[in-house]
This record gives sequence, C-alpha cells and structure tokens, in this order.
Amino acid sequence: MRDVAYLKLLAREFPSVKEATGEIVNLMAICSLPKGTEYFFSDLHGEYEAFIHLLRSSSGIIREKIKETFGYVIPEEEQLQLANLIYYPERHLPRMMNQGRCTEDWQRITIYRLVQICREVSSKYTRSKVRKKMPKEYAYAIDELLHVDGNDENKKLYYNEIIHSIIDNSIADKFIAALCRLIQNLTIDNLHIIGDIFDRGPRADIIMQELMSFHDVDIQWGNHDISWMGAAAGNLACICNVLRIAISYNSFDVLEDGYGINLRPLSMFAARVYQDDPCERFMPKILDENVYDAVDPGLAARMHKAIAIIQFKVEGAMIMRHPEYGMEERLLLPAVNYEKGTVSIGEKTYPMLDMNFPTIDPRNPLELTRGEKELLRVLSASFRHSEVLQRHVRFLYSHGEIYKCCNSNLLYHGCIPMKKDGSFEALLFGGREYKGKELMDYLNRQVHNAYFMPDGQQHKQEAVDLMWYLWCGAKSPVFGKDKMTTFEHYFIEDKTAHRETMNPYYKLSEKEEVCCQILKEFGLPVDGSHIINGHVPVKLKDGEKPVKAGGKLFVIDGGLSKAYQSTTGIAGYTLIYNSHHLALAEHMPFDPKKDSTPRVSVVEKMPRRIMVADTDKGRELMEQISDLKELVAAYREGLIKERAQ
Ligand SMILES: O=P(O)(O)OC[C@H]1O[C@](O)(COP(=O)(O)O)[C@@H](O)[C@@H]1O
Ligand SMILES: [Mn+2]
Repeated sequence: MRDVAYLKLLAREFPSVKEATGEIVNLMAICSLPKGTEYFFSDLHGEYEAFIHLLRSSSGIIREKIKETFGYVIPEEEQLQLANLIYYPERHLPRMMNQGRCTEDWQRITIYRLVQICREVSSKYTRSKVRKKMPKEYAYAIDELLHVDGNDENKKLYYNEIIHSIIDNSIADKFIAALCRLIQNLTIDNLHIIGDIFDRGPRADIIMQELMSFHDVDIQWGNHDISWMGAAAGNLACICNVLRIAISYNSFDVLEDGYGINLRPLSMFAARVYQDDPCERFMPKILDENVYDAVDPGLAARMHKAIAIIQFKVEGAMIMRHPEYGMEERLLLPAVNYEKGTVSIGEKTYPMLDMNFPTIDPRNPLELTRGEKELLRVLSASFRHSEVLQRHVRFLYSHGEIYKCCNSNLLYHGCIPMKKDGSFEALLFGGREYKGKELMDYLNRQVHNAYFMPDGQQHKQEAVDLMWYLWCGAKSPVFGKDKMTTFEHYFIEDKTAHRETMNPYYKLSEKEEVCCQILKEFGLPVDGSHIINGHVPVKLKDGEKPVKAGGKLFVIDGGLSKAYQSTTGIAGYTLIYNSHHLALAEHMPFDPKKDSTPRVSVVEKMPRRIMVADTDKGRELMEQISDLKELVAAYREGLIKERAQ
C-alpha cells in the first residue's frame, strides 16, 4: 500500500478518477502489445561508416520489410533506391534534386511507398507511441496517412489530397526525410552497445554523435571506452594510451578534427628528439586515410614512439604508486639492460629490437625528461579542454554502466573475473574484498567517482588511477586478460612473449552451468536468460561460434573493426531480439557501393510471443497501474479529493 503523500503527488498529474482510469487503460493497452525490438552491437572500434550503415538499415531488416511489402510490385533496383533513401535521406534527397529527379511524380510515389513501409513497421505499436516518435510539425499528416482506410473511396480522395498539399507547399523533401527517420526509429526500439566504441578505426567521435541522437540507447563500457573516459578525467596513462593507439592506426582525424586535441607539441617534440631515428617498429598501420590531416608516416612513427616511451614511464610510476595492483612485473623499462640491449621478463631474457632511447636515463629509466613533462602538461590540458570529448564522455556516463540486466539478459563487455576452480575472483579495495556482482557494482561507482568526484577530495585520485587498472589490469572485468603486452609487441621478436592469457572465465563460461551460476549471481532467472558479451573476436573462419554454453552465452564481437576482419573472417554481428525470437545477423565487410544484406539466423525461438507485459518496462508499467488503482480507490474513499476539471 502506497502512502497518502505519494498518492497526493500522483494526484497532481491525474487530478480525477476519469484521468487516472484513462491512464490505466492506456498503460494496460501498452502492456498487451508485443515487445519492441532490441538490437545489440559490440566492438564498433571507430568504424563509423560500417556501424552507421548497420544502424540506419537496422542490420538488413528494413531491406527485408521493403521486399515483403513490394517484392513483386516494384523492381529490385527501385527497392534498393528506396532502401538507400530511408537510410540516408540527408544525402539522397539533395542528390535527387541536383540531378533534377525530384519530380512531383517521384515525390508522390515515394511518399506513398514510405507510408506503406511505415505502416508495416509500426503495426505492432500503439498509435500513440508511433505518434510520439513523429516530428511535431508533420505528426498530424503522417498519422492521417497511416490510418486512412484504403477501401473507402472518399478516404482515398482525402489521402491523395494530403499528399497533394504536401507537394504543393514545397515541403515534400522535409516530409520524406521525416518519414524515413520515423521508419528507422520504429524498426529499432532499443539499442544496446556492449562496449568498445573507441580506438583502431577512424572516427569514434562520429559514432558517438550518431548514438547521442538515437532515441533509446544504453552502453556497457568496454576497456577502450574506459581508457578514453580515464583520459577525459585526466589520467595521464590513459591519455598516453589513447594517443598511442590513435597514432598507431594513423587516426589523426579523430584526435584533431573530432576532438580538437592539439598534436603540434607532440609532433615537434618527436621530430626533435627522434630526428635521427627511423622508428621502424613504430610505423603506423594505415587502414584508412586521414581526410583532414594527412601526416607523413615517418613523422607519425616518431610521434608514436615518443608517446609510447612516455606511456611506459607514466605507467611505471602508476605501478609504483599502487602496490595493491600487483603489477610490478609490468615495470619493463627498469627491466631493460641498457648495456647489453636485452630485457628480462619473468624467467626469460630477450634481445631488444630497438635500443635508441634518447629520453631514458638508465639509472632512473622511469623518470620523465623536462620536455616530456611539459608535453604531458599540454596534452592533458588539451583533453580537459576538449568540449566535444567532455560532452561525449558525459554521454557515456549518462547512458552507460559497467553491466546491465535488461529483459532477463545480462550484458557486459569483458567478463566477470573468475578463478580456475569456477569461483569468482576477488579484488581488494580499502581492506575489503569484492567479487561477482558486488565487484561490478563497486567498480561502477568508482568509474563515476573518477569523473564526478570534486577535485581535491580524498579518494578522487584513487578512482582516477583505477581507470587505468580497468584498462589493462589482470583482474579487470572489462579487460579480462593477465597482462597487456604492448611493450613486448614493440621490442621483442619472440612471439611467445606477446601472449596474453585470457581470464579463466572465458573457458569456464562455455559451460552452461557456469553461465547459470553467473546469471543467479546477478539475480536473473536461469530459464530464459542469456549473457551477452563482446570483447573477444569470434573467429568464424576457424569454426568458432558466437552462441555458446548451450545457448546461454552470446559473444557478439564479430570484427566490425577492419583491423580484425582477417582474424574473424566476417565483419561483425548484430543480435536482434524481437517478440518472436533471438536472431543473429552476420555481416560481410562493408562496401558503401554495395547493398550487402546480412545472413540472419534465428538462434532461439520464444516459447510464446513476448509482450510488453513480460519485459522490464512492462513490470514498471504494472507498478504504475497498481499505483493508479490505489489513487482511484483513494478518490472513491474520499481520502484524496478530486480536483475540479
Ligand atoms: O591489435 P592492436 O590494436 O595492436 O591491440 C592489441 C591490444 O589490444 C587488446 O587486445 C585490447 O583490445 P580489445 O579490447 O579490443 O581486445 C590488448 O589485449 C592487446 O594488447
Ligand atoms: Mn575490448
């Protein structure tokens, strides 16, 4: 039973029995509709073109709807054009106009076709939900067009009249664009991004913009997102990492054009300090050309080496400051023998591939030179002052978390750290052990503290430093590997030194009972629940499957990242959860000139159609209904007075 004070608050919004019962009827109607379609993506890694295409095309579903609606009525070529118009009205319409193809006839036919598709994709929603998604200025006209009875001659006339007046008033292009957006908006009800929006690909900032304009999205942070968030919070080691990775992939545009990070001081420093060094081990991988700022690869290599060395020094200081991280083995600059040109890691000693270190004092290899310190100061100011980066990071916070339970699914990027024996691995913070769900909740709070705790507060620095641990620490749930062998990749030939060992979670979670144990830990029912992970590329070409543990676990990193497509053999997955089934769309490498429809396979049929009432949202609505019923009872008993209408 709700207290009267709460009901009085509710009464402000619903001041009479009539209004409260009206809302009850609305909410009940919503609950009895089929659930909306959820889309899951992971590991976008800056591949903005491919990702935006998947999003706008609803991973092939819009194309399918067009085929279903017009399959035999309009030619394939026109279907394709219609699809492209729906995905990119802002590009397609001006092109049509420039080519003089935007005739009245074309506009009429196009509006007619778009309305048909719109009817198809909106059929499972309430009229009011669809209306809420329409831009206000066209809501009336779109609503009328969607609901005209095609069999009624008078109504047909009315329908044509509406289209005619749209064209007559020269708003057809805007109206068409609005219909296209509405179709996109209706096909995907919610979007889940299971981490790693950043790094490797060219423009994570453009992906962020797209996500920020999407109607319903949540993000489960990946290790790469965490390192950018750490960088925005002023963590120097994270700043070095994000710069190093961007430069190593020749991604100057995301830094300079996207986030306005001033790289001039770094390029001048690198050109001066490494002028006689070809920096061969640091040549950037060029997968995408920079559009705005082409940097000479020789200079990029020098910048890459300069920032890598600074990173190893800053990380060294971090490891020394935090013995509790247990990362002393990762103190690698001090493990180099500067006379012999070797490095000792664990039991082994390896020859170093590069021994030109003009900024390293062998007696104190972790010490930054004055020039390096000054450079860090300028770079970190650039990160702090980047208005766009700070805005994007605030969005990652407001729409993100380290894990999410949603409609009986458990979503997280990396893993829940485990020991080999299958128990949850614990981490010690402030003398207390945290593991399983408690660990994830604790880390979630600390990630917030890193950004939002006021500067100077006692535990702020701890939280800021922890962002780097989350990026690459052995027990980090978003990283999930024993170590990050960046140093070894640059300086050691022997591939065995490059190996990174996955947390026991990855082997264990292939067993159904382990997934059930994890689901229980997070308070989810074992039946009908799933774990959805990203982070580990699924090597389809080696026979690996994205569906594991008897269907309890989905790993959906299919390699949207170009850098990993030769490893996986495909170009990403989308997991689609509608009211009938869970399906996986398997994508081919993105080619803007081709319409590559993904291979979609149903991986689990629901025992019966899932209704809104069966979802988390439905449960929320049910609670609202029960509150409203109490309000109605309170009105009827005279406990609360109705306000005159
Ligand atoms: O392939 P790259 O870009 O050189 O990066 C390799 C590094 O990336 C990592 O795989 C982490 O990135 P992911 O989260 O995408 O796996 C490290 O474990 C590894 O050292
Ligand atoms: Mn990852």
